[in-house]
Amino acid sequence: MSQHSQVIAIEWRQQTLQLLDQRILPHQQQMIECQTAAETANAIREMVVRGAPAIGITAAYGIALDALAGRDLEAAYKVLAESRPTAVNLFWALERMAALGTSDGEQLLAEARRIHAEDIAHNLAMGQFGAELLGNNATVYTHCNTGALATGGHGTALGIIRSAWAGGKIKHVYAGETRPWLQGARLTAWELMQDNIPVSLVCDGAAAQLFRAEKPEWVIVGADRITANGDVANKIGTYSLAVLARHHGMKFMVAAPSTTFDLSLNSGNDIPIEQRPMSEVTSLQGIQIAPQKCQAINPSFDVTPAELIDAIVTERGVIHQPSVATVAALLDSH
Ligand SMILES: CSC[C@H]1O[C@H](OP(=O)(O)O)[C@H](O)[C@@H]1O
Repeated sequence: MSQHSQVIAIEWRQQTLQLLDQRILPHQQQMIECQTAAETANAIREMVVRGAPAIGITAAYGIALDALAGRDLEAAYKVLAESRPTAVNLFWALERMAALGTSDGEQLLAEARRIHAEDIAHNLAMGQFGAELLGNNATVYTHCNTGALATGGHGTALGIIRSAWAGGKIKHVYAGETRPWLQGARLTAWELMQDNIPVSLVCDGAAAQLFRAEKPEWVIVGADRITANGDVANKIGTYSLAVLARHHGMKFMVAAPSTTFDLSLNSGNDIPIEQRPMSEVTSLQGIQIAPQKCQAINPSFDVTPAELIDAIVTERGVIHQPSVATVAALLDSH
């Protein structure tokens, strides 16, 4: 059973960057072509491509686009860094590209390809580490989308689910719809059905009742930024799932490559939380659902404190009971 999903969200083709337009999945599959860093930044901001690792990989290719065309790279770094504020993978990728200290397009393209390939390898490693934490015949709950669409391939939380499925350990997956952008309903359900993994879609508001009635073994989610003490920023709704899981005696797992850690921040209080347009809440795919001029708040992420997290799975291994000490022990040991 292949562990690699066939879904390809990011592709370098004929000196251009091709992105699967995630705004119109699952009913339309259409690639968007980016020829400049500015176009790439716009694609990230508009969520043509989304997902912390995928954003970093995409930004790296955006730098290569401008380098190959001989454009000013200072402007390229700036416009990409300003595209979305929360996923630290974006800034990690840009800093890694800049650290090459060159404007040579071929060298920068080669580095972007390495970042892409390494992410897939990291996801496969995480998949194995995470799958080992699951019991046999596990029922799990996941939130947002953390699959091949959110990464270079295979996925983080969804990569663990894929690897556990390949090992015959998954009985059923519950996927939270994840309002307002519906990454769960439109992307995770689609990816899992493509892989014939049994999935049931869950309204975000139904999670509590499901936890009380079914008590899934694990909640498994991704991350956009993890601070030195193990606090985790992830898609809005993650924090409430962590509180619910603890209340119902369920275990809570975060899957993220080491590139998602930001050790310069002491706690989740310091993580910049993206505020997105009100229209994403008051309308749905262009159809107004709230009264005209209705006000709304739309924080795109929330912060789950480390004490509510049982395990953070990385490509380097598992951080059990995350804290300053256990985060440092894992990250400093490699
Ligand atoms: C594999 S990390 C994916 C991470 O990114 C998502 O946010 P967005 O869809 O807004 O980019 C969400 O927080 C996922 O957990």
